[in-house]
Amino acid sequence: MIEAENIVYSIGGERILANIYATFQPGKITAILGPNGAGKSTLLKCLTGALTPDNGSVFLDGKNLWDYSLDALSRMRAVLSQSAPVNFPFTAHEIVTMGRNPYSFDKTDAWNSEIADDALALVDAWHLRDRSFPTLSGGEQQRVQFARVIAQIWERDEAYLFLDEPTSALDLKHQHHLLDLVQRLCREKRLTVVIVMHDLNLAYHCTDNCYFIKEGWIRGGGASRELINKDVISEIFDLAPEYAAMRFGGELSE
Ligand SMILES: Nc1ncnc2c1ncn2[C@@H]1O[C@H](COP(=O)(O)OP(=O)(O)OP(=O)(O)O)[C@@H](O)[C@H]1O
Repeated sequence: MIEAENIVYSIGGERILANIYATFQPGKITAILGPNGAGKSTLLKCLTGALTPDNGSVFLDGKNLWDYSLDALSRMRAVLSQSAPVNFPFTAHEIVTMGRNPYSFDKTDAWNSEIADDALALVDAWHLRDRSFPTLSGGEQQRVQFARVIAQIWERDEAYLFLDEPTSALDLKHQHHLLDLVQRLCREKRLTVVIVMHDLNLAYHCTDNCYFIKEGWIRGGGASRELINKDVISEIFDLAPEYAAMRFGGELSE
C-alpha cells in the first residue's frame, strides 16, 4: 500500500501540490485524473521518489519512502514516465533488458534476456526486438517502454507500478490490450498500480479507484465507477453541464 500524507510541492515559490492525502491499495488500479497542469505528473514523481516534497511523506507498506535503499526500490517499483527520450541506437530488446539492471548480479544474462523477450511478447512487440528503438513509431516505442517496466518487476509479487499516460500514443486496440494486461497483472500479482490518464472512458472502465486533481488540490477520491460522472467531469474540467452530459452521460453510466 502507498500512503501519501500531506504532500506539498512548490517550484520557484509557486505551489504545485497542496496538502495531498491519498492511499493506493494493492491489487487495485488507481487513476490520477484532472486537467492539464493540475499536478498529476508531479504527484506521481513525489510518489516514486523522483521529486522530494517540501512537506509531507510517502509510505510504502508503512515505511517511509526515503528509508528504502535505491537498490531495494529498484526491485519493488517500476516507473513508466511520460517521455523517455532515447537517442542512441539501442535495439528494442536492449531497452527492455535495461529493466533487468537491478538483477544484473544475481540473475544470468540469458535469464534476463529471456524475460525481456517474454515481456516484449506480452505487449505485442516481440517482432520489434531487433529494431533500432529510435526508428520505432511513437506507439511502438511506448509498448517497448512498457515491456521494460514489467520486465523490471517480473518475478515480484506485490510490486508498485507507476504509469504516466501509458496509452497516449497507442491505437484503440493496443490501448485496450495494454490496460487488460495491467488489470491482469494487478490482480494476479497484487500490484499497486498508479496511473495518470486523460481518457475518462478508459479510466471509468479499467480502473478501480481514482483521484481528481485540480490546481494542485485533490478535489475528490473514490471508486471510479461512482466518481467519474458527468457532474464531476463538468466541474473539474470546467465543461458546460450539457456538454458533459452529452459527452459522458449515457456512455459512463452503462
Ligand atoms: N520544472 C518545472 N518548472 C516550472 N514549472 C513546472 C515544472 N514542472 C512542472 N511545472 C508546472 O507544474 C504544474 C503541474 O505540472 P504537471 O506536469 O504535474 O501537470 P499534469 O497535471 O501532469 O499536466 P498534463 O496533463 O498536461 O501532463 C504545471 O503548471 C507545470 O507547468
